[in-house]
Amino acid sequence: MARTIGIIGIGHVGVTTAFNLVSKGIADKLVLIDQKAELAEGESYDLKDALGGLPTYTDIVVNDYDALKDADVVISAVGNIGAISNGDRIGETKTSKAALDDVAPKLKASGFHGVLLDITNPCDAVTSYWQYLLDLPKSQIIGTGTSLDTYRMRRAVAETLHVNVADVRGYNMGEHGESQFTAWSTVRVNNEPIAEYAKVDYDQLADAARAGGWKIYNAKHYTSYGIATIATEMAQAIISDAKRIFPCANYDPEFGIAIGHPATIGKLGVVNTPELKLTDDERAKYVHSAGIIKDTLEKMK
Ligand SMILES: NC(=O)c1ccc[n+]([C@@H]2O[C@H](COP(=O)([O-])OP(=O)(O)OC[C@H]3O[C@@H](n4cnc5c(N)ncnc54)[C@H](O)[C@@H]3O)[C@@H](O)[C@H]2O)c1
Repeated sequence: MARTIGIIGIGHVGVTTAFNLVSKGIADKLVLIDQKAELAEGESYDLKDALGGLPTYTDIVVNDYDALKDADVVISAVGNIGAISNGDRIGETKTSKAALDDVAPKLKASGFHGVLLDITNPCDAVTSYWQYLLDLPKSQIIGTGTSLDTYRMRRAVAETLHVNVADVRGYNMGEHGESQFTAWSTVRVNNEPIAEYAKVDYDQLADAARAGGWKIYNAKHYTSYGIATIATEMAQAIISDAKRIFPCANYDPEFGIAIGHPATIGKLGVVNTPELKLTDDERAKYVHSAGIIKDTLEKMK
């Protein structure tokens, strides 16, 4: 069967993700949906122009919810990036809720039964709200969560220690927002625990990861390449049943919400969540994040 990915919300993030997916030939069929029908149509023509120079072919379909019925993955990039300008992703809560209240019934009616990957902010509360609205197992509804923050942490560590970013492992966890934290107990540099590898200023590095998005946002008023890359990696992991670990927003039964913590991702979403031995301080930060996400979710319900 054709590997099908849908993207709902073809703004900065949605279209960059679409271009990434088409360039890499990850899907046989890509369904683009936006309430601005003309925008989605225009972007589809631009993407179809690119097909002429690519070694792979993607069938691009526009504004057709029915085409999502057998989609392997639907990516939510709906939103209103202008609403975030108060310096906190929670500023988008009201507009994101309105978008989900509009989109979820249409997605349900399409018969969609694949994996929903949320990018829309505030990512953890919105992922939890998707879990509340859709009749799908919670394991099939995930968000990019702290995956992007993890990229940012790894970059900050790599630049400080003059190593390749690929040789920095470990995770940022909790809320994809101001209460996120770097779980330093998980971070390894050149395969050594960071504490043994070098002496670093942990707070400064964690702040660099947390502030990374705002640095970009303040300059161009949106972010796109980092998030589109992580969304593409996650979509590919799902579609190819890669069983790869991402620190994504996924359901934590202890708190009844989706929150950023490592999960193994495959064809049906979350396969399992590896056990982490967090320090007491890290655990307290995780619990703090969970409280913030829960409060935001309650405002959406
Ligand atoms: N999770 C992350 O790490 C991360 C990173 C970057 C951006 N984001 C989030 O991604 C979302 C998209 O960002 P952007 O810069 O592309 O925003 P944007 O404002 O450029 O685009 C959002 C698009 O969604 C569409 N939309 C809104 N409501 C809709 C509805 N009911 N049905 C169909 N389409 C609808 C809009 O028409 C618009 O084209 C935002 O919520 C943003 O905060 C998340």
